[in-house]
Amino acid sequence: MAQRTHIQKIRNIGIIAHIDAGKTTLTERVLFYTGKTHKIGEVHDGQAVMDWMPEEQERGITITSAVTTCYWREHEIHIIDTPGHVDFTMEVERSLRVLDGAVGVFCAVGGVEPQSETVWHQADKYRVPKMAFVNKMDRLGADFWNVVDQMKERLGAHPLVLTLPYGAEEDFQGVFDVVRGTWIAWDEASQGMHFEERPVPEDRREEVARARESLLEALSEVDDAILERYLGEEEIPEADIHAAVRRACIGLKGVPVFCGSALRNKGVQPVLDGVVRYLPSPVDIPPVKGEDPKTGAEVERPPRDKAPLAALAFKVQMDQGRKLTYVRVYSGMLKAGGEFLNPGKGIRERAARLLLMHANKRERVQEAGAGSIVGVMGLKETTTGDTLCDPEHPVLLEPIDFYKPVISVAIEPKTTGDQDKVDLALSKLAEEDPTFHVRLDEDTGQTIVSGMGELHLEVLMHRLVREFNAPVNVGRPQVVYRETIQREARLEGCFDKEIGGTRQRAAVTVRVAPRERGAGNRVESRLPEGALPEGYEPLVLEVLTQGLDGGVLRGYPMVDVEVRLEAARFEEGLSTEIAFRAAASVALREALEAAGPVLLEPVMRLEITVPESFMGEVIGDINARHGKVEEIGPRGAVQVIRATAPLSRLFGYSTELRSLTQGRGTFTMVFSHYEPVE
Ligand SMILES: Nc1nc2c(ncn2[C@@H]2O[C@H](COP(=O)(O)OP(=O)(O)OP(=O)(O)O)[C@@H](O)[C@H]2O)c(=O)[nH]1
Repeated sequence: MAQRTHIQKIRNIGIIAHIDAGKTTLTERVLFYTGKTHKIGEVHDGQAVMDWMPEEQERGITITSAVTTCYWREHEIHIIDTPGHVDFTMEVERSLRVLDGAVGVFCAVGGVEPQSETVWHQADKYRVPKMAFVNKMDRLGADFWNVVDQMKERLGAHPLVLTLPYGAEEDFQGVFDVVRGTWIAWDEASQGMHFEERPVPEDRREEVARARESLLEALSEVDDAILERYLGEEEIPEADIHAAVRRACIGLKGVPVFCGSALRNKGVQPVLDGVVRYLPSPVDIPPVKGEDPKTGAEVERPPRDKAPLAALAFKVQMDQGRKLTYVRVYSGMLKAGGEFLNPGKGIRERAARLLLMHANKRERVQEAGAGSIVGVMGLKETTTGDTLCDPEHPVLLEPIDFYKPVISVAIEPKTTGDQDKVDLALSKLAEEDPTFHVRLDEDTGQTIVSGMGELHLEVLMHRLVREFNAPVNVGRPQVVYRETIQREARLEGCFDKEIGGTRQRAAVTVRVAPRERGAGNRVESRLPEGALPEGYEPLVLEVLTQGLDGGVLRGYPMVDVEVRLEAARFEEGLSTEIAFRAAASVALREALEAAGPVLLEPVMRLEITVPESFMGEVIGDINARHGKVEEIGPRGAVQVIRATAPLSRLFGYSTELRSLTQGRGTFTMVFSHYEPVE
């Protein structure tokens, strides 16, 4: 593309789905029809273009979010791949932060599964406009209207049905375009690349006319302009219907619904038309907000090339040994060779190259304007969640909300002598994934890795073998605890010693207090102006901040604690930096010990789907695991149990649930909150 695409013709979208709904297959078809790949890759023969990591091909699930650019009807579409497995919820969240619209894929047989619900609600949280594609209309048991009903019931969505299936299962013959009142038939020989519009067969006309009526009715409920004309029985032109669907979709009042079979190459192009017609461009969403790093005042950055640069790094990937950082440009222009500020880290960075990532090739571009998403080579220290901005107009965008790791295991190289190789590989993986942490346990000398769940760690350990040829032995998983305090305490810590023949003395008074659960830590100074010589106060605050990394009970990180530096005694000639560091550390430790420290453990939120006949066993088992059942309700033919339980009691739960329910139970599990250990 020689010329840059106009911002109103850019779409940043994600495809969100439950595992196996057909997200990869749909994406493959999209890339094929938009002309970017020449062969359709099948997920399970190891050819899929999006799922490029061997790990994903083996498991058949999509884990990382790669960005892929394609073009449809003069629009530039960036597809941000999102994972379907809840252990990777964090990947979904960070994708949701940078996309402007989403397509939810549902299986016409399985319908709205619990995991799709989780992701859909996450998208609601970020106010992302959505469309839906009901896939697998060719499968035995496919039921389009059932899925539409489930979207209302379970997702609280207001469906706007735009294509209807013509037939189902083996007899699925394409779709009816509800707005135009036509039948779209795909040509099989061209793998669905070609299609034609035909008249609706006589025996289906009434059904299509009824669907058009229902669409107008559904639009009238959310759009006054349509309501008036609908009640006045006016003929509403196609363009006006599309405009109303677009208003409803962007205003989060309606969800355009399409159907088809990605595998059978039917129904995909109308979805692409929908992306272009109904989903927002970067100018249709509210301007990004951030804060001025100096004053803390809230600032907005408009989606315009001429405004100062504001961009968010949302993903780091190692690419042939080099760092590739995916960046969403909200405002201004990112230029190849350009220098800009990373205000969070207080450093300058330079973009060596800008790349538009297509599924099977990359295209070097010289600039990326407001609204676009690019891969950047050459950023040294920028990590996921960092802002990049114009040094003259600094802004700090809200960082991505990371989940804290809740589970850890000790690992060691399988082959002695491989330690360096393993360490290097681990540090690369940790750089890509902010929820994967690596540390050395100083007492045992073991390497401890932590992450979001058993599967998360399992996948990363497989990658060690496949990508780095660095196999490891893995210990038993352990829960990552936290510590906090239950009451307030105020204490003076003193340091008074002779070091190398010189007397060193300082005293620091610290007050600690519990904060609300989930509020995080806060360290602040209440020292009067001039209480300490220049440079000492930041030093003391740094010691206090770092001191919270390891708690006083068992060395786990402290959370939800407020620390105030209230007083400091400085004596000329005696009070060195070392003395102040030591005094601050003593003061904090003693104050925390006096403030009733407790150990906290992660509690998970479970949603378990089981046939009625297994309810008794499953609930009994949850109780045995110290879990609390919060809600039970029917969903179609099965029962859904919502519960919470400590993670420490949930290891191996998937195996247990399978054996309790003869393989028929499924569940999702996400971190809920921390609770004091009983
Ligand atoms: N019958 C039928 N099968 C389909 C259709 N689309 C996808 N499939 C099959 O469903 C399975 C899952 O498809 P994927 O595209 O891998 O699904 P996904 O949602 O990407 O799954 P994850 O990558 O695991 O999240 C594969 O075996 C596909 O061949 C369809 O339209 N009809």
